Amino acid sequence: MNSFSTDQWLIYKEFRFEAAHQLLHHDGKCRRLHGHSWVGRVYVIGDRLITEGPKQGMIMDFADIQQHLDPLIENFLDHYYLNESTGLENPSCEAIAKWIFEKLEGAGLEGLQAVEIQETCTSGARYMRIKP
Ligand SMILES: Nc1nc2c(c(=O)[nH]1)N=C([C@H](O)[C@H](O)COP(=O)(O)OP(=O)(O)OP(=O)(O)O)CN2
Ligand SMILES: [Zn+2]
Repeated sequence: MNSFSTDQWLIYKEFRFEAAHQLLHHDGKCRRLHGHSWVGRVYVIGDRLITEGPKQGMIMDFADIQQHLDPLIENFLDHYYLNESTGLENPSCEAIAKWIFEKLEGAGLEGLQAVEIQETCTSGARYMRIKP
């Protein structure tokens, strides 16, 4: 490492939920009510490792990310109709990724970098904030 570079770690925690949605503006099958086994990932960035205690060697304990996710999964995501539970008029995976990001941001999750949502085995979206 030279004086122009700095350490950086990007960690992630994966989560899963089963839920239904429909994209009412869609011109194909996604307009119909249907469900997915959704897979998500929350990405957290950090530039220093904790040096003492039980979280030594980590930028953040994966369990701390999970703690932020648990109420969202329990109260809005798992086995819900996402059009209703999230209040999103058109819950595409782009919209759901942003919705989860904003909830985690509002709950004060430090270092939050991105939220990724996979809707099927072959499709998904990642939301992140690009600072100008
Ligand atoms: N950009 C987006 N496109 C689509 C979304 C979305 O959220 N963002 N959502 C859908 C549907 O909800 C659909 O359930 C998923 O689409 P798709 O990947 O086309 O699903 P398939 O099972 O048909 O995928 P194959 O791998 O092609 O069988 C549509 N588009
Ligand atoms: Zn879908």
